[in-house]
This record gives sequence, C-alpha cells and structure tokens, in this order.
Amino acid sequence: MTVKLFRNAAIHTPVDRGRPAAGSAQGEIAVFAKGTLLTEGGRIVAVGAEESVTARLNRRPDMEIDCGGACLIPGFVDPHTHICFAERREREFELRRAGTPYLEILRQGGGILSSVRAVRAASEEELFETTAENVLSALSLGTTTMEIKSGYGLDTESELKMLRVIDRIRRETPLDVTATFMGAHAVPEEFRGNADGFVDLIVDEMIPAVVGQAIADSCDIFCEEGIFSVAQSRRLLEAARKAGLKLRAHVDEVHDTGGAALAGELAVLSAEHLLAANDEGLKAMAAAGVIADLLPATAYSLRKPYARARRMIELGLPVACATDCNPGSCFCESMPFIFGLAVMNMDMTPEEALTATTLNSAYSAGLAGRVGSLDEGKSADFLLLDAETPAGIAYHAGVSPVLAVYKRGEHVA
Ligand SMILES: N=CN[C@@H](CCC(=O)O)C(=O)O
Ligand SMILES: [Zn+2]
Repeated sequence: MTVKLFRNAAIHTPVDRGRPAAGSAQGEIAVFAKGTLLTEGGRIVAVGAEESVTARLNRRPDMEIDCGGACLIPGFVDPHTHICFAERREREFELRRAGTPYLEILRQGGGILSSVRAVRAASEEELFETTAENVLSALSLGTTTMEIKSGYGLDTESELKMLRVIDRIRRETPLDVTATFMGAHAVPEEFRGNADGFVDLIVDEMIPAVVGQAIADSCDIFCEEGIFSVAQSRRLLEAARKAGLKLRAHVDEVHDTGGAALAGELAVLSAEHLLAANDEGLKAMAAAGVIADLLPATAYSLRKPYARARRMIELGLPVACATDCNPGSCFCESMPFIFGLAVMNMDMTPEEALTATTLNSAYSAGLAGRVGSLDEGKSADFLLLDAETPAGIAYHAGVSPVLAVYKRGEHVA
C-alpha cells in the first residue's frame, strides 16, 4: 500500500471524540503549526508535529509532499443537498428577488413542482450528467463527502430513478455519498388537496420500494405550513424508522409549526433549516441529541433572518452547516461560501464553523466513522488552502480558497 508523507502544513482539525461536538466542544480544534500527515493506502496513519509523525514510519514513504506551509483541513462534508435535479429555475429567482414569496411560487404550481416536471421528463442519463456537473463543481470547492436527497420525482418510479442516479454519483465520482429518500418534499399535482392520501402512498408503496432496493440510508420530509403538517410528518417518519431508515426533517424553515419539537420527540438524526424554530423546540432537540443542520445560504437566498446558531450552541445542540444546494431556494454548492456565512452572518467562530462543516456534518451524514476529521484510521480526505488559518476562508470573500483537494490520499482536484 502506498505510503505518503505530507509535511510542512498548518494543520487544523476537529478531534473526533465519538460523538458530534456540542457546546464549547464545537470550538475545540487541534492545531499543528508545522504539521505533518502520514497516510497509507488512502487512510490516515498519523497526524501532528513532524517528529512525532515521522517516528511512526517503518519504511521510506513512497511519496513526500511539501505543502509549502499551506493551511490543511479535513475535506468538507456537505450533509444536506438537493443537488440531483434536471433544470435550473433562474426565472423564479427573479420573481423572488422582486418580492414573490418562495412558498407562493410553489402554491402556484412552480418551485419544487417545476423541478418535479423537469425530473420526470429527463432521462436517467440526462439527470446523471446535470447532477455530476454540479457535484464535481462542489468537489473542486472542497466537498469530499455529500448527502444527496431525492424528492423531485414524487412518484415511485421517478423517486427510484433519482436514487439510482445518486447511487451512480457515489460509484462514479471520487466523493463519498449518502442518499436520502425525500418522497415527502411536496404534494404533487395529482394529489393536490390530498396530502394525507399522498402520505399513504409514500408509506404503503414508496418506502417499501426504496428499502427493498437498499438504495437510501435516510428519509426526510418538508414539514411546513401548507406542505406536510406535524401530524403527517410524525406518521411518515415513524413508518420510515420502522422500515429501517434514519430520519431527518426540514422543520421551521419559513413558519414556526412546532417542527423542532417534533424532531426532538422523534430523536431524528438531524433537523434542517430551523430559521423560525422556537426555544422549546430547540431544547427538545438538545435533550434528544439531534444535530442542527443550518443552511445559511438559503437564508441569504430567501433573504430571511439567519438561524440562531449562537443560541443553539449555548443550548448544547451540535451544529452542522450545509449548502442545501438546490435549483430553487438556494443554488449554491460552495462550502467555502457556507463557512463564510456561518462566521460573518451567524456569528460562529472560525473554529466552530470548521467543526460544523467537517466533523458535525460527517455525523449528520452518518459517515463520521470514516470522514470528517483527521483522526487515525479515517479516510485521508483533506484540503490545502490559500490561507494561514481556516479563518482565511471567511476573510478572503468571493474566491475559492482551495488550492488542492485530496480524497483517500489522492489528489482529485
Ligand atoms: N424547503 C424545501 N426544500 C428545499 C428547496 C427545494 C426547492 O426549492 O427546490 C430546501 O431545503 O430549501
Ligand atoms: Zn433542503
């Protein structure tokens, strides 16, 4: 197995203590000013000061790489995307910019429903090509692991088509990918006015089909006024759990419907958005160990107040950050941009933002056993940055800070 020694790097990484980092631990980062990373067969063998790492060598490395003093951090883990879509919705952006509310566009048959029409009409190959293009753009910006949701099919066949495309992204790109089934993303035209009937279809037909093909790890739902109620969300998530899927839920994105409290009650793996979540709901989530997946580029794009990250950290919630990349509410595949928004607009420290975009997001993706930090035994996924410290990602705005992307020890972008 190939042994590689990466020396002369300013290494910054969260340390995995076997659970998502919450409270003050969210800001605890290991720093090795003149650090060295030793990998073998794409896995991390040792990280730290040069002498301590080279002491672990039992033979000459096959490759020695001088990182030139660059800042080295774990590869970004993006734990929330809708990046599998067929067409952009740039015209809607103009409508929203001019004042039409996001949910109003959906109510009029656009929004998510326009993406559903495009995905149903696209061939599997076309959908793969569009998705791969955006995923590879994310990779070049430092995302080495990604969660991808279905949810623009909304019938059994089209949802399975999306999940097959996501599976192909996992097999044919360098990224680690986890798939989430989101048949409950919106109520499709053919069920307009009958959300309960659509939930029946998901429970009775879609979930068994998805689980039967072992093609998704989690199940998600859009719990929101006019989409799926708390009661419908509870019913669907309980059925998904029974079928063996991990649970996620989009809650309190636009309105406070009590979604955060439901996330706590069901102890889901992660609750998404939380822009309008109330304190009681957040406390229920903290008590149940739910990860708060914050999506600041969506607040930016919808021009809403940002999620209350400081309050969440204070309440002991592990905070992760994601792009939410989708063609509607937030067309952004850039984790450096997310990092910048977390620091500048959610008042997180650069150390907290680093944990949120690597370790905690790996827990949210369900993949912390192998990615998310530079701990021994994990995949050698890391970035070299044009910065002295991770703070430089927020400092140098509007450009990519990523000089090089390594996945499993290989230079991939
Ligand atoms: N809010 C629900 N789903 C996505 C948006 C999807 C879309 O508009 O296409 C989100 O998380 O923001
Ligand atoms: Zn989303």
